[in-house]
Amino acid sequence: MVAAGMGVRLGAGMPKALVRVGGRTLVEHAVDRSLRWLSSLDGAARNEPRRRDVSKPAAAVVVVAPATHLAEFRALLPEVTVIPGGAERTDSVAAGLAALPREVDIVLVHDAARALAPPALFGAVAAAVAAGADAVVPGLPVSDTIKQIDGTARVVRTPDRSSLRAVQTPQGFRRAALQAAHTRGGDATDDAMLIERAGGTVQVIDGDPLAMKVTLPPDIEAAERMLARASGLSRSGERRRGPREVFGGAERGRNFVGCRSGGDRIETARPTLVILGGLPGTGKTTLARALARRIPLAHIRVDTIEATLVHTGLADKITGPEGYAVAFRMAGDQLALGLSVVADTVNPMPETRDWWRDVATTHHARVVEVELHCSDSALHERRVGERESDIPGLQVPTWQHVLDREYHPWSPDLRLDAATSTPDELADTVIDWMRSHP
Ligand SMILES: Nc1ccn([C@@H]2O[C@H](COP(=O)(O)OP(=O)(O)OP(=O)(O)O)[C@@H](O)[C@H]2O)c(=O)n1
Ligand SMILES: C[C@](O)(CO)[C@H](O)COP(=O)(O)O
Repeated sequence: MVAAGMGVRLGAGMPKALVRVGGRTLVEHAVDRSLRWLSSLDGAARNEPRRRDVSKPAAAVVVVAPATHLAEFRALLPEVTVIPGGAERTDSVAAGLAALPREVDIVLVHDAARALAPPALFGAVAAAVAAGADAVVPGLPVSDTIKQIDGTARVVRTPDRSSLRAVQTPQGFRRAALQAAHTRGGDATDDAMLIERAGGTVQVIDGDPLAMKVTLPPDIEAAERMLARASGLSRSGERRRGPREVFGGAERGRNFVGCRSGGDRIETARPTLVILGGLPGTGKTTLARALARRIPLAHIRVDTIEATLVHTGLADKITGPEGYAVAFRMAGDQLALGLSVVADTVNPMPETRDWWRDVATTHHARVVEVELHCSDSALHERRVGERESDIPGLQVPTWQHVLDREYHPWSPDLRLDAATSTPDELADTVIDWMRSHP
């Protein structure tokens, strides 16, 4: 998946693959669709090369990203390999080829810029290569009359339109043929050209309008519209149901994503609500921040809300769930935008846990409940004692306060021990859980 271009023509001031459509970056859309295709092959979406076995082919997704933004891409795409690209698209493809596992013998080269290319298109291209072609490209008939011109812009030829195809990606190849063509090298705007130049045969199959390339600013709007249509959304708000689809908020007309005058609602990818609870001093905020460094998450911290209410004089002291009530609304706003959230609260009672789950249900978000505890009470006490207020107005609790706090046992998805793992290790555990519970 080549994603190392800078998107000069789009002019977004960032690499094009990081531009968002429907709340997600282009590269996330593209990777998601490729993984969905792989998982449809044999239920194996994991990015693990397999041993040679006719029924279970080796499979891996390699994303080629700008060398300047590797950390950002890696944080967005924890489930695939991310490597640095080169100056030209062909350099990036060559880098990707070199990084593929040895067992892989059919290669699909895909532009992250064609982010909405559907999983079925990957399947059709791969099947045509598996059926014997050296190279396969998806293409659509052209609707304009195309002129070939000379250096003075004079028309030298008008090719028969019915024989023309505008080609897309993913383009599929026998690995050996593609590698040989790249070794010969030369300028090319797509990889099939390298095969043609080497005398190989390139087969065109039907392309898909969804595989349009985001190149210029209006293409973003077109992609937004296509995404909404492909998700089966209609003006009436009806939608085709799918496991990864989510539909705005619960309060009609208020929280839906991208509400327009005509009532259109734009679908976003299914967000996740990480409900992170535990007694004060167990390191919830540190873990929330470690998570947010790895994957895109809004961090909603009840301490910030409660301390601010007191600090600004809006409340004398916090006696009830007022901070939680604000946090639920804020989390709901993020989830409605398709953004994932880590809710950082003590979350002590069955009621608060139910309310958090309700927020997720309302916004059709995936939930992971995580409880952080500290099995070493001396260490816990020391951490509570050393804790300093990092929010204006925040009164850090004493150890006695922690011991006296009402806190009911619960059965979260993950119970993590802050005494035995670092925050980064804990964050990895949460991400692993999320990966294995798509
Ligand atoms: N050195 C490059 C140049 C392009 N690409 C990738 O090739 C695909 C098609 O390229 P294009 O649409 O031209 O993207 P950009 O090069 O980013 O666009 P521009 O030419 O406007 O800068 C994109 O997914 C792009 O990220 C790449 O991996 N490495
Ligand atoms: C590979 C490609 O998408 C096929 O149409 C196209 O040639 C890429 O061109 P770009 O100028 O690098 O966007």
